[in-house]
Amino acid sequence: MTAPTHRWPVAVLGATGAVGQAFIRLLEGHPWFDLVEVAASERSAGKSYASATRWLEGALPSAVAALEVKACTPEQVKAPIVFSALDSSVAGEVEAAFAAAGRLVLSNAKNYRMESDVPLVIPEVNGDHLALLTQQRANRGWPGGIVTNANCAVTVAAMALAPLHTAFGVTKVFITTMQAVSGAGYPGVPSLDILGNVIPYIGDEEPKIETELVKLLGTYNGETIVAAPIVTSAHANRVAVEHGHTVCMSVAFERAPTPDQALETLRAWKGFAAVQGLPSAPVPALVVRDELDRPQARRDVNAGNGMAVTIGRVRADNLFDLRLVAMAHNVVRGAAGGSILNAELLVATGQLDGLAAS
Ligand SMILES: NC(=O)C1=CN([C@@H]2O[C@H](COP(=O)(O)OP(=O)(O)OC[C@H]3O[C@@H](n4cnc5c(N)ncnc54)[C@H](OP(=O)(O)O)[C@@H]3O)[C@@H](O)[C@H]2O)C=CC1
Ligand SMILES: N[C@@H](CC(=O)OP(=O)(O)O)C(=O)O
Repeated sequence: MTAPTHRWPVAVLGATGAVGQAFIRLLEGHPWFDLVEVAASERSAGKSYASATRWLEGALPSAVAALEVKACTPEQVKAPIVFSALDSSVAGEVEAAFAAAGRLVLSNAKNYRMESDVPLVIPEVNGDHLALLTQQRANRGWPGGIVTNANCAVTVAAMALAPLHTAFGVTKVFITTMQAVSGAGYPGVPSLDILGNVIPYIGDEEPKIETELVKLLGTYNGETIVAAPIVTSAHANRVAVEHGHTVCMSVAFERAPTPDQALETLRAWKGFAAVQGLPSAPVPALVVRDELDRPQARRDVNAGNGMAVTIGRVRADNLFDLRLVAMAHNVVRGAAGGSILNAELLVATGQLDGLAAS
């Protein structure tokens, strides 16, 4: 791991929302990045961040409270590294404008994730896919670029499956999610819809889980991503949990491991080597618990500062080969923290060196 020789100025687009606020919390005191600009919709632009935002958790950093919220244009926002927590209704156009203006956009929105020349990256799982940026710049003529992180529920599934796929070859996975209310942003799901309830539908979520998983676990062949040959089936549910998406999986393999072999593989996993030592990388990335009743969102959501995935209940399956449960913080690992780790990996591997000069 190479630490940068200078601190990078960064901006957050969509800074007033649930994910935007998580960026602000996680960037406070960051060793490599200085948060210098915040931006949101025209409703918020021109106000101080403190007055534009209903701050949700902990103390709002005083330096950020005083920042003026800018409009989301590259003319207004000058930082070379731009974290986007924009609503998907606007992310497509806005993120492209920043990439065309020479900025590196780290996006949480769904808009570009499945484009063939856009990296969809969980650093430990497929950090090598960042190399697609070179094709993206050539294809689109962008001096900057867009790197996306995955849907928050599939992030949990992909991190648990990655070591098992490498070792034993996953062929089928049946996934059921229980997704926290914070996944719907702020103010999100009305309390009278969710309290004491489970809602068996999250718009567009199941297709995203199914398609993003095979791109994440796919192989970069020097030109493109070859999707992993895995048959996927997902059921997505909203539950009355504040933070933490829980994912139950039944998995079939080319070479079926015993539960003990799977546990050993999960415990030993470190993931993509260049991630080790990065400021936001949790150690371990996967926390494997032996208790019969873990993981639990309430107890495990902040493992590894919200960046670790907690796994438990690894056991034989009646339908396929193995079943397990994984859980992680949807707003941290599944969104803002994942983006920050992507940015750290890009900086540490020299992939933003040209940007420094722009
Ligand atoms: N919450 C989660 O767990 C996850 C969310 N994501 C994705 O991250 C993104 C942000 O999600 P989340 O924070 O939950 O959503 P929120 O609804 O809480 O926040 C949306 C943000 O987008 C801004 N915005 C809305 N419309 C415009 C516009 N026309 N121009 C500029 N800015 C605009 C809002 O600004 P204003 O306050 O001014 O309206 C706000 O800052 C979404 O794309 C979401 O799908 C991805 C993974 C997980
Ligand atoms: N849909 C997710 C959060 C989210 O915004 O996902 P995506 O970025 O894939 O749209 C949830 O409701 O929990």
